Amino acid sequence: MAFLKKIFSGKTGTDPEESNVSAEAASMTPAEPAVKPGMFQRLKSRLTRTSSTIVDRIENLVPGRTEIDDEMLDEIEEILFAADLGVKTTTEVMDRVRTNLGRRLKVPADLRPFLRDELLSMISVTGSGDDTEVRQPPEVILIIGVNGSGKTTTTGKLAYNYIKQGKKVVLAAADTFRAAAIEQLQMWAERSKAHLIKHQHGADPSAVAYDATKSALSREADILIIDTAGRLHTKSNLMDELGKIARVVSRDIHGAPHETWLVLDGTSGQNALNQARQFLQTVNITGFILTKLDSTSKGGAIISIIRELKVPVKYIGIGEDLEDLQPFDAERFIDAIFGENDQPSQESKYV
Ligand SMILES: Nc1nc2c(ncn2[C@@H]2O[C@H](COP(=O)(O)OP(=O)(O)OP(=O)(O)O)[C@@H](O)[C@H]2O)c(=O)[nH]1
Repeated sequence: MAFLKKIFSGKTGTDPEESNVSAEAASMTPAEPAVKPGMFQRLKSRLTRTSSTIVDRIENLVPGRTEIDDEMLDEIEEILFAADLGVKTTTEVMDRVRTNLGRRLKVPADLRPFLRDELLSMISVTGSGDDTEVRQPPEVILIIGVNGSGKTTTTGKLAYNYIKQGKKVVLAAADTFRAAAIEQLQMWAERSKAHLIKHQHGADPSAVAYDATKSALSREADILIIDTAGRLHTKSNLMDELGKIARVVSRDIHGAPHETWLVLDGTSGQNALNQARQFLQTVNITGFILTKLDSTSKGGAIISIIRELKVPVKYIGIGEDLEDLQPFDAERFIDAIFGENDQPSQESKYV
């Protein structure tokens, strides 16, 4: 507990919710493989910053030390905190570590496999990944989040993912607020070969949603994805706008929007958790998408998000290319961070 205690007493000068302990790790550049890797290798290579922050630092504790003493416990706590697991989840992991001292944890070398298993068990509790219920098409997915979290990019990548699965996709450019958002989505639609419905900049987003609904029905699309303007949960007019979009689509498509996915910027670490918590108070969110995990050492935040909010993480963004959105799979995620297997045990959707 000493590390967290120091933080709370202000000795490190660090705000626990906005930790920047990992700044040195954040400056590392992930290795770009020379050949296009399989999906798992791609995931692994993109999570190197988080992996360095947790696994490399744990490994560095081991040489020349024969026991897990109090000093080492403090160091472990600091490592977890630097990866942005947050106070609550870090404390919970540390409790598990202490409980297992002398049992599963006899020597420092036991730490890495122990932490791998414990972190995995903490995020395996909720159903996650691409487990969307099968419904009568078109399925309507509303994409929401704060400015710059990656909504438009994610919408484009999602379209690509679904089209690759043989689905017919319509995109609605309902972010009519940001000048470049429509053009940006148009570019993604062209790249992914999705059909785009757009109006002029400044148009009523629910009018775009209305036209997109009609288009999805007449084209017999499987999926309609609606990209919305960045908003804070505190901006009531923007929240009303979301409600209006939802009412418009539900008039013609029963139960729509079937999914409302909150896009969270993974580089904001624990702030993403706080943001998600606040959105959950006003919107019925059915899943999270965590973006930019390739450019952060704070990937541990995903563990506390799943642990504390009990809403599934549907996808993770690991880069800016079409293929850089992967269904979230707890085991693959932990394997990629801990580098346990060069090839994961079940190869279904990741290789
Ligand atoms: N490295 C990386 N960058 C990403 C990822 N996802 C999105 N980005 C980048 O993040 C920036 C913001 O993405 P947008 O998709 O424009 O974000 P937005 O939420 O639509 O933004 P607003 O419309 O302003 O609210 C862009 O430069 C994207 O290329 C990711 O997974 N990895």
